[in-house]
Amino acid sequence: MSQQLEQLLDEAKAAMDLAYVPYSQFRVGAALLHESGHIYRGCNIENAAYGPTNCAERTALFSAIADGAKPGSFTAIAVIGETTEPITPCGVCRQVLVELCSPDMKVIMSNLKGDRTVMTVAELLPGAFTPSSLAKEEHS
Ligand SMILES: O=c1ccn([C@H]2C[C@H](O)[C@@H](CO)O2)c(=O)[nH]1
Ligand SMILES: [Zn+2]
Repeated sequence: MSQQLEQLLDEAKAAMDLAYVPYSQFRVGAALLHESGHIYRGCNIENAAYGPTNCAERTALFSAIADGAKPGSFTAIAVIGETTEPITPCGVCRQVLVELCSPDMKVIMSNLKGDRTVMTVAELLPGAFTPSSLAKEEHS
């Protein structure tokens, strides 16, 4: 794996330490690489009402957009958790990845043992409902 991707994994690991997880105690970190070289970190942020919990992946993506980064301007995202197999993004995060990242963007999934899996955004959510799905058919 390239040195840049190794650095991205290190950033994701650092983000993991900032997770707010009083309910699950399950820490997740993410690091999103912008085409400028800037890295946006994200951690999971839980809530007493459970439903409002934000995953690490979405925290990184929303932080980037809120900072002015444009959809489709990202090179890769690394995600890390204390899982047996490399952690894999939940369905909600996959949908958000499809919305804000290019289909061929790399998603690097990892765990604390150093296992890695790399897939593209499109591979993680085949047949996704996308912004173009909203285009209406012409009716006569
Ligand atoms: O890819 C994942 C999977 C789970 N979580 C979070 C949500 C919740 O806080 C905790 C347990 O599901 O882990 C993430 O942040 N990313
Ligand atoms: Zn998620």
